[in-house]
Amino acid sequence: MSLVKIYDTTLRDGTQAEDISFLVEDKVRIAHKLDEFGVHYIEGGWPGSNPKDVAFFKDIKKEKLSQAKIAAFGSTRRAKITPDKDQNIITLIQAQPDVVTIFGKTWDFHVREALRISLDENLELIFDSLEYLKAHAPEVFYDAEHFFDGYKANPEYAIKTLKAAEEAKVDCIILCDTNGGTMPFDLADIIKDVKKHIKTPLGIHAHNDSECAVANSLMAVSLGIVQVQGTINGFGERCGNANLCSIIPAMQLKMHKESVPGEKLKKLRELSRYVYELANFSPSKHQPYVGNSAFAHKGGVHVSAIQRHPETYEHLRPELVGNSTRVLVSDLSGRANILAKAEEFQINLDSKDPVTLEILDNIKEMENRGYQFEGAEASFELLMKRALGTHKKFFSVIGFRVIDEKRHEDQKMISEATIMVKVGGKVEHTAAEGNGPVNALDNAIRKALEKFYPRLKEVKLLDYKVRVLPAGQGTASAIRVLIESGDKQSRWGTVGVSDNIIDASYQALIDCIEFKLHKDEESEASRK
Ligand SMILES: CC(=O)SCCNC(=O)CCNC(=O)[C@H](O)C(C)(C)COP(=O)(O)OP(=O)(O)OC[C@H]1O[C@@H](n2cnc3c(N)ncnc32)[C@H](O)[C@@H]1OP(=O)(O)O
Ligand SMILES: CC(=O)C(=O)O
Repeated sequence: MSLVKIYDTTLRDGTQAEDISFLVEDKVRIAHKLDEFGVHYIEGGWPGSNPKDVAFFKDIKKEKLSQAKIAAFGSTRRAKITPDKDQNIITLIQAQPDVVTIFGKTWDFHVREALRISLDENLELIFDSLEYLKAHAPEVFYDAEHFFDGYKANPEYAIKTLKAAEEAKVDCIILCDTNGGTMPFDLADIIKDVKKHIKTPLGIHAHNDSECAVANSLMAVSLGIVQVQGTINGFGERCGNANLCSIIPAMQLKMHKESVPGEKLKKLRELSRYVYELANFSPSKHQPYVGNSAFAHKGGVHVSAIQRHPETYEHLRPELVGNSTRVLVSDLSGRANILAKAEEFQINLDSKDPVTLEILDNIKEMENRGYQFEGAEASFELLMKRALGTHKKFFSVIGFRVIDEKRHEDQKMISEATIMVKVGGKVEHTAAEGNGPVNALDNAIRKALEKFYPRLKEVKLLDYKVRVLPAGQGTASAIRVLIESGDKQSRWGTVGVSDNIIDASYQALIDCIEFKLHKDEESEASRK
């Protein structure tokens, strides 16, 4: 296997994405995670840009990384001054990184319009900035900004800019598809030509504006490029950068190119989620390789086939990238989905058992009314238990009332709920307030039941989604409420549907509590 080095720019180009800003401490934590994963280079930021990036380079010096090199980013010098007087270049050296990477212009249009200098002067900027940095930094990379657009406009000049970098003896020249508009077939032709003129090792840095960043990076790798730049989860300016969470497994598992150590690939999903968490973003469900849906099967035909052989509908084993197969239950299910789910919940079912068909019919009928079990596996498990007669009634709700009130036009709305429950022979009547009617109802249900089941205090409501479903002819719209809850051990989803939002929320809340009580009782029984 030949080695392709991974240059991660999540902490620099990733932060150029709308809504992403990492604290210095977060940047240091992500750097550790990338280092553990086996990334070769971590671009920490642009020290000439802001004090936070200066602080990162200071702080990371105190940390012990196992193998990754830290890179600082900047640009070629300004026109009319020498590199030793250029503040941006001075700060790059002062940051004392293992690698300095600077970008320069390769597109004649940019030289004229953005820098407003002559084409020859730009060649001087590139050469003497890099030559100076080579004398002051252990390793120097050159990002040829807009290389593919520059080549398309003026190939001779674009190659001249690379030659200026080569003469300065840089360690790697990275061809950048900065505007992200290059197609993989054009990129391949251009790289083949570059290789005729340039002997310095080449890298690729692709943006995703035409959804080709991963394809372009892989194409470049297939043509012998030795460094791939990208970000975790594809974060980056505009539509993002090349997504390393797709590039790394594709290179290792499909192209047999080594990048990070093979055993680290199993940590890919964990790395992806870690970066989402620190970026304060919800993970993308449908992200290839690492997303929750990447190996989730919904169609009955698919589920039946993967149970016979997973490769029928999976392009690789999900465990290789730290993910797992999931079976979804919906109105597109067949018996195979129900049986797979039953197995997951350790419930014994047989495909010939009439209960299997009863559950299947029930689901299809309920989905027709607006229920959705894909995100509500806890409600589905309770449904199976009810059909099998293994459902335990821990409590019953005698009734509840929710009041929304505005006592004065200047005052905030007040929500209050009262509920009457029966546990064993005891009736409990409680009231609670909340910052909305559903919150008040949730508080009242728990307050009433916590007395009997203290472990309900551990349950947290993590997410609440309401969807108004399209009305049928002559009927009112139905409302679907999906609730995600969790305790210290796990998270679970429940669903409720009604033409009344409080009733839909009530159903989902009751399922949430019932699921927790079943779960705790079962885990206690298995410990005994
Ligand atoms: C393709 C990329 O992703 S490159 C990275 C882009 N990232 C960023 O821009 C984030 C960090 N940037 C910053 O903090 C600021 O833009 C700074 C500190 C770098 C510069 O700020 P300012 O001095 O106020 O300049 P401003 O941002 O308005 O304009 C950019 C300047 O850089 C110059 N410039 C742009 N590219 C280059 C280059 N390759 N070499 C030299 N100068 C360059 C422009 O000509 C312009 O200078 P001028 O206004 O003196 O003509
Ligand atoms: C260098 C860089 O970030 C780009 O060209 O996109």
